[in-house]
Amino acid sequence: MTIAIGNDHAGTDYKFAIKKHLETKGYTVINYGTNVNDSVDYPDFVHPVAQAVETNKANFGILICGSANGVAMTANKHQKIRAGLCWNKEIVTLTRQHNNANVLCIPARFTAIDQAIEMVDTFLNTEFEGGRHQNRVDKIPFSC
Ligand SMILES: O=C(CO)[C@H](O)[C@H](O)[C@H](O)COP(=O)(O)O
Repeated sequence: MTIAIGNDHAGTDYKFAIKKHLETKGYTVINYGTNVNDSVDYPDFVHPVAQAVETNKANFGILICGSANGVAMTANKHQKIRAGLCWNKEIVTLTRQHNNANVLCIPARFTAIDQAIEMVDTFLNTEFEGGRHQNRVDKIPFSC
Protein backbone atom coordinates (compact mmCIF):
# COMPACT_ATOMS: atom_id res chain seq x y z
CA MET A 1 0.00 0.00 0.00
CA THR A 2 1.25 3.48 -0.88
CA ILE A 3 0.80 6.50 1.37
CA ALA A 4 1.30 10.12 0.27
CA ILE A 5 2.47 12.32 3.13
CA GLY A 6 2.75 16.10 3.32
CA ASN A 7 3.50 18.70 5.96
CA ASP A 8 4.49 22.28 6.61
CA HIS A 9 7.19 23.45 9.05
CA ALA A 10 5.01 22.59 12.06
CA GLY A 11 4.81 18.96 10.95
CA THR A 12 8.31 18.10 9.79
CA ASP A 13 9.38 16.13 12.86
CA TYR A 14 6.08 14.24 13.00
CA LYS A 15 6.30 13.51 9.29
CA PHE A 16 9.70 11.83 9.65
CA ALA A 17 8.53 9.77 12.64
CA ILE A 18 5.36 8.64 10.83
CA LYS A 19 7.25 7.90 7.61
CA LYS A 20 9.77 5.74 9.46
CA HIS A 21 7.00 3.92 11.31
CA LEU A 22 5.09 3.18 8.10
CA GLU A 23 8.15 2.03 6.17
CA THR A 24 9.05 -0.32 9.01
CA LYS A 25 5.58 -1.82 8.57
CA GLY A 26 6.10 -2.30 4.82
CA TYR A 27 4.20 0.68 3.43
CA THR A 28 5.59 2.70 0.54
CA VAL A 29 5.63 6.37 1.54
CA ILE A 30 5.81 9.23 -0.98
CA ASN A 31 7.05 12.35 0.78
CA TYR A 32 5.62 15.62 -0.57
CA GLY A 33 6.26 17.67 2.58
CA THR A 34 8.93 20.13 3.50
CA ASN A 35 11.92 18.44 5.12
CA VAL A 36 13.09 21.40 7.18
CA ASN A 37 11.67 23.59 9.94
CA ASP A 38 11.87 26.86 7.98
CA SER A 39 8.52 28.59 7.56
CA VAL A 40 6.58 27.58 4.44
CA ASP A 41 3.01 27.84 3.12
CA TYR A 42 1.06 24.61 3.72
CA PRO A 43 -1.00 24.66 0.48
CA ASP A 44 2.18 24.15 -1.53
CA PHE A 45 2.61 20.77 0.18
CA VAL A 46 -1.05 19.75 0.37
CA HIS A 47 -2.06 19.90 -3.30
CA PRO A 48 0.53 17.30 -4.40
CA VAL A 49 -0.74 14.87 -1.74
CA ALA A 50 -4.35 15.43 -2.78
CA GLN A 51 -3.45 14.92 -6.43
CA ALA A 52 -1.59 11.69 -5.63
CA VAL A 53 -4.69 10.31 -3.91
CA GLU A 54 -7.08 11.59 -6.59
CA THR A 55 -5.06 9.91 -9.34
CA ASN A 56 -4.60 6.67 -7.37
CA LYS A 57 -0.85 7.14 -7.21
CA ALA A 58 -1.38 6.71 -3.46
CA ASN A 59 -4.06 4.76 -1.60
CA PHE A 60 -4.30 7.30 1.23
CA GLY A 61 -2.87 10.65 2.24
CA ILE A 62 -1.56 11.95 5.55
CA LEU A 63 -1.21 15.70 6.15
CA ILE A 64 0.38 17.40 9.14
CA CYS A 65 0.47 21.05 10.15
CA GLY A 66 0.14 22.96 13.41
CA SER A 67 -3.63 22.85 13.91
CA ALA A 68 -4.49 20.66 10.88
CA ASN A 69 -7.14 23.19 9.85
CA GLY A 70 -5.14 24.66 6.98
CA VAL A 71 -4.21 21.31 5.45
CA ALA A 72 -7.76 19.99 5.84
CA MET A 73 -9.31 23.08 4.24
CA THR A 74 -6.90 22.90 1.33
CA ALA A 75 -7.22 19.17 0.72
CA ASN A 76 -11.02 19.31 0.83
CA LYS A 77 -11.05 21.74 -2.12
CA HIS A 78 -10.24 18.70 -4.25
CA GLN A 79 -13.40 17.01 -5.50
CA LYS A 80 -12.31 13.45 -4.76
CA ILE A 81 -10.74 14.17 -1.39
CA ARG A 82 -12.40 13.57 1.95
CA ALA A 83 -9.90 14.86 4.49
CA GLY A 84 -10.69 14.32 8.16
CA LEU A 85 -9.20 16.54 10.86
CA CYS A 86 -8.59 14.15 13.77
CA TRP A 87 -7.26 14.55 17.27
CA ASN A 88 -7.77 11.11 18.82
CA LYS A 89 -8.18 7.46 17.89
CA GLU A 90 -11.96 7.50 18.22
CA ILE A 91 -12.40 10.38 15.78
CA VAL A 92 -10.06 8.62 13.36
CA THR A 93 -12.15 5.45 13.54
CA LEU A 94 -15.31 7.43 12.76
CA THR A 95 -13.79 9.36 9.88
CA ARG A 96 -13.00 6.04 8.21
CA GLN A 97 -16.14 4.10 9.20
CA HIS A 98 -18.65 6.87 8.50
CA ASN A 99 -16.97 9.37 6.17
CA ASN A 100 -14.69 7.09 4.14
CA ALA A 101 -11.93 9.66 4.60
CA ASN A 102 -9.03 9.18 2.20
CA VAL A 103 -6.79 11.76 3.87
CA LEU A 104 -5.93 12.00 7.58
CA CYS A 105 -5.07 15.48 8.91
CA ILE A 106 -3.02 15.59 12.11
CA PRO A 107 -2.51 18.70 14.31
CA ALA A 108 1.13 18.33 15.34
CA ARG A 109 1.03 21.14 17.88
CA PHE A 110 -1.90 19.56 19.73
CA THR A 111 -1.14 15.84 19.48
CA ALA A 112 1.66 13.80 21.05
CA ILE A 113 3.80 11.87 18.60
CA ASP A 114 2.84 8.45 19.98
CA GLN A 115 -0.82 9.44 19.70
CA ALA A 116 -0.27 10.62 16.12
CA ILE A 117 1.27 7.26 15.20
CA GLU A 118 -1.62 5.43 16.85
CA MET A 119 -4.00 7.57 14.81
CA VAL A 120 -2.19 6.69 11.59
CA ASP A 121 -2.38 2.96 12.36
CA THR A 122 -6.07 3.24 13.18
CA PHE A 123 -6.75 5.19 9.98
CA LEU A 124 -5.05 2.59 7.78
CA ASN A 125 -6.69 -0.38 9.51
CA THR A 126 -10.31 0.78 9.71
CA GLU A 127 -12.81 0.00 6.95
CA PHE A 128 -15.64 2.18 5.63
CA GLU A 129 -19.02 0.81 6.75
CA GLY A 130 -20.95 1.82 3.62
CA GLY A 131 -24.75 1.49 3.83
CA ARG A 132 -26.42 4.70 5.03
CA HIS A 133 -23.01 6.36 5.15
CA GLN A 134 -22.47 5.73 1.44
CA ASN A 135 -25.62 7.74 0.64
CA ARG A 136 -24.26 10.65 2.67
CA VAL A 137 -20.75 10.51 1.27
CA ASP A 138 -22.23 10.50 -2.26
CA LYS A 139 -23.92 13.83 -1.47
CA ILE A 140 -20.72 15.63 -0.37
CA PRO A 141 -19.45 16.87 -3.78
CA PHE A 142 -20.99 20.24 -4.65
CA SER A 143 -20.63 22.78 -7.40
CA CYS A 144 -22.61 26.01 -7.97
O1 LIG B 1 -1.58 25.07 11.51
C1 LIG B 1 -1.32 25.54 10.44
C2 LIG B 1 -2.35 25.92 9.47
O2 LIG B 1 -3.59 25.44 9.86
C3 LIG B 1 0.05 25.76 10.01
O3 LIG B 1 0.93 24.88 10.68
C4 LIG B 1 0.55 27.15 10.17
O4 LIG B 1 1.89 27.14 10.11
C5 LIG B 1 0.05 27.79 11.44
O5 LIG B 1 -0.98 28.64 11.05
C6 LIG B 1 1.09 28.46 12.27
O6 LIG B 1 1.81 29.37 11.51
P1 LIG B 1 3.25 29.82 11.97
O7 LIG B 1 3.78 30.54 10.79
O8 LIG B 1 4.03 28.60 12.30
O9 LIG B 1 3.06 30.70 13.15
